[in-house]
Amino acid sequence: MRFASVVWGAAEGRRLWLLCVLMVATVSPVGVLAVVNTVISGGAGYTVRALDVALFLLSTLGVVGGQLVGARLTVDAVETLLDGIRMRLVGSLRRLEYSDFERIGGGRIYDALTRNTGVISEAAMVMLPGYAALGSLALGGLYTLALSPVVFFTLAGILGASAALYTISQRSVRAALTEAAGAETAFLRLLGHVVHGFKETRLHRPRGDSLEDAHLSPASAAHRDARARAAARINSGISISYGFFYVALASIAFVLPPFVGDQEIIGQAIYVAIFLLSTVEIILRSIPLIARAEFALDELERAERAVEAAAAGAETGEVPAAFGEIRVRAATFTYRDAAGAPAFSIGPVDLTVPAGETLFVVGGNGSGKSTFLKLLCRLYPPDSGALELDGRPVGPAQAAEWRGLFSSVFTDFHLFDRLYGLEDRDPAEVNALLADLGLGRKVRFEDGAFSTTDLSTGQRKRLALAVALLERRPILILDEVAADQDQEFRERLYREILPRLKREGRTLIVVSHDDRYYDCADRVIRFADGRIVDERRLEGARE
Ligand SMILES: Nc1ncnc2c1ncn2[C@@H]1O[C@H](COP(=O)(O)OP(=O)(O)OP(=O)(O)O)[C@@H](O)[C@H]1O
Repeated sequence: MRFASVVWGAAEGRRLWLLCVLMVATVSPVGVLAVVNTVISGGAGYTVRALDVALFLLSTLGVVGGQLVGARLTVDAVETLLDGIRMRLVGSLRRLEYSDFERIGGGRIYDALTRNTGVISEAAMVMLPGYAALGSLALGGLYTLALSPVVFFTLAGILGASAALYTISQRSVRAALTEAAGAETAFLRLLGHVVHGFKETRLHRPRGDSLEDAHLSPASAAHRDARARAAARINSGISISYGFFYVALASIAFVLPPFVGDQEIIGQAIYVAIFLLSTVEIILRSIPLIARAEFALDELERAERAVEAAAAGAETGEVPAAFGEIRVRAATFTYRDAAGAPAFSIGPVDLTVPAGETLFVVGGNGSGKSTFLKLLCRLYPPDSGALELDGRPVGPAQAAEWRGLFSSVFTDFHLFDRLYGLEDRDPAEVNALLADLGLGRKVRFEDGAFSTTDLSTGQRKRLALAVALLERRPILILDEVAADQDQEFRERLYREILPRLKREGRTLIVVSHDDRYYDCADRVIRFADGRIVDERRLEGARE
């Protein structure tokens, strides 16, 4: 019923149509039944009337039309519902703090969307025929009552017992579906290793064999068994109901004749029972799909709730055209594991960066440089302490304004194929910048998109740098951008490009392991164990 009420909710504006089609789809099969039974009961001498033919044709039209229009209406309603869920999820997702996004897991949201929407769409096709069949079953029951109360009460008793047993058998279905979903997630995680670790397994056969034989194969088998168990539980209910139906047929044919006393009525009752069997079959076939869809709806709603609960309110705020200084005051941030236990911590960090400064951030692997930069641009909100813009504390309400100061190329940057949000950039300017960064012969900017993003690691970083520069924001964060560059470009980056950006007034915050270029900075701060342990002022960037 939950799926039906959700679809009903989504069918706003078309509910009257839905009701009309449901009525037509419910009544029409009973119309066919009535006409055929009239002809049967007329015996050998019965002359088929024009009214019989007209009623039969009308009812058939109702059955076929009800199916077609009903499916269209429910599919439209369900797809509108899914569109709403998808866009709400994306909207909430975009309001998450980055730390919450990492905690919830982008992969989980992606999985929830891709896995469940298909199941829900599939159920939309069978929902209206299922409910119409339920209505036809009830009308068929009334028809039986008119035919013979004895047959009616026998059928009602047997079908009632069948429905009760079916309900009991389906109680464990939800648990089986949950188990199957868990097994699927475990399998998909391992499949991710096969896909993303293709090079590594192709080069190192024992690794691939171990992954396949010791992990993937058992996970696939567990997935297979869990799905088979869920299907078996669903099917056991269907089989029980079929069994009961044949008991009903046998009762009418072999047990009831002495009680009814009219073999003609028994013949009609058998025909009615076979008709009812066809409606029960439609109901039984639609129930598992609707049960799966309700389960999928629950999963989607859980994902939506998790994201919505963590999502911040809508952020507004104008990006300031200029600023004097940004300050980090006694700020701390701690990564937490899935159970909420603290892992690596940053801070307390105190740092003031005046506009126009070139600041190098250095330190060993895992010392916290990247984490600090994410804290600095407030991708991670500080657990304690504060961020200040020209002496003004930056709270959640000013977060968008603060983040609007920064462009970045992080080590785990994502390369977009288009200049999303920068559609007004002059293509000539973009292509000139690509040429300046040594990408002129490899990538063209045409029709608002880059001609390719299939690039080497160093080239991908240069393209990410180009996009960051096109954002024209006052502060540029570069996290080991020089790391994968050839010596010639590295030299240009430190000696020519960074100084040029500084002259243009940009504030540059650069993570670097290139100690021979530290003299390009105004100041170098060193991180160890999440804290600033050393600070050196230099004479500033030179060309
Ligand atoms: N998303 C995360 N969740 C939990 N812990 C993390 C996460 N990202 C980084 N860490 C941990 O935080 C610590 C600091 O990592 P960070 O990336 O800031 O170091 P880094 O100084 O930039 O290192 P590198 O020079 O190797 O890039 C590491 O111990 C790392 O394991």
